[in-house]
Amino acid sequence: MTSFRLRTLTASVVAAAAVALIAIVVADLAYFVANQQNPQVFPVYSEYFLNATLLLFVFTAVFGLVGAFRRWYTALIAGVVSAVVAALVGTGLSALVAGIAFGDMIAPLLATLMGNNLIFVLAAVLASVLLAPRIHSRIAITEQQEVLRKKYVLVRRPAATLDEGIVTHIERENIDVDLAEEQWETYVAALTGGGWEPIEVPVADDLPDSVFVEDSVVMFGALAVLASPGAESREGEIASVEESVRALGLEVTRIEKPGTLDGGDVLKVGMTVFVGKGGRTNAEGIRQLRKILAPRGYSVVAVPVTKALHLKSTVTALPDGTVIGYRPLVDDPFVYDRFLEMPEPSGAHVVVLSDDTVLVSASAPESVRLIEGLGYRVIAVDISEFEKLEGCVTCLSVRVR
Ligand SMILES: CN(C)C(=N)NCCC[C@H](N)C(=O)O
Repeated sequence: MTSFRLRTLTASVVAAAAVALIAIVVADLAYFVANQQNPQVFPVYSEYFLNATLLLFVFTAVFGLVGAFRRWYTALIAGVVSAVVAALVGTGLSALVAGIAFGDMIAPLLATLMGNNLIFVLAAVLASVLLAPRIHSRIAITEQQEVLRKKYVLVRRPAATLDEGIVTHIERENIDVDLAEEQWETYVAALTGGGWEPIEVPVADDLPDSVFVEDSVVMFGALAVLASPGAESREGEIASVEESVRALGLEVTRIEKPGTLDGGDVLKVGMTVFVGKGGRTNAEGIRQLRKILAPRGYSVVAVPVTKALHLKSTVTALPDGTVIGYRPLVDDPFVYDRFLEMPEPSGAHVVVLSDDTVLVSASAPESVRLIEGLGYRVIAVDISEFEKLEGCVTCLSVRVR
């Protein structure tokens, strides 16, 4: 079990224990007060509520594990279901043990929801809505910080069928698959050297473009948004990427059809998310992404992409937020606050390794010099075989950040 899953389990167990404890204590206290503060009610009612309390603990923990405490309304549903079922089953079990026939107990059992079990159920529901989400998110936030601190980067080894990958805007050229494999190793080593820990999504030889893992998922902190590929032949790439991000303990959501969105069309600059609308990403995909991100404080800005495959084929951003691009491929440079023109097409692509270091393609020597001149450390890698398939340095990885 990963430390993230262990933490989710801990969060759910702690939240469930708090809900169960509050329910039984409040119910006991209510009977204590109702019986002229007679302390003898404590053992009697504690025994009465024991089964229900244990069941409430288990149900609440299970709801916590499936993420019910992330939204107030799912917490409410979890609270009502757990409390009512726990109260009915718990009281019913005690009645069965006392020798009451099942048929005879149904009506009286239901009546307990408005009688003996009422305070227990109300206390459990209130604790599930008001307290459990707070406890859960306190622990979950620590989990998110941990996943971000680790600096994971997703990568996917090139498929044996790489040379069958899609080509749209350039002439098809022969691909040396062995050389591609070597270049990929060097690229991953550069990420590792830059302080990122690679997580390998299993290789998929039947999916020629799967090495371009950037297109399958977009990361917003510890939230992974699974893409909805604009190219049919790439749809099979998502399932195993989903498994990998889930294994990291990330929160996962997805863009659904008829929406399409490729990760290569998404450029984050601070809290602004530029999304390219073009051959692979449609308006519905952008609308869904906006809906996912708005509550998290991001603003999604749609920009046209008509001259290249993806938005990030045309522009990326330096660590200081300056958007860099190769002007002939950029539809409208004025949508960006600061735009800097690069002398070569592949010079428009950087992977930010840290505040002062970027990874760039070796096919853009003039751009490398230009970026170095801005005070950045530049690591250049040869990715010629991937460039023949309209790939670039960003396409080969997804940083969890
Ligand atoms: C920023 N870019 C360009 C990407 N993220 N992806 C490149 C995918 C290339 C692949 N042959 C295709 O056509 O899908």
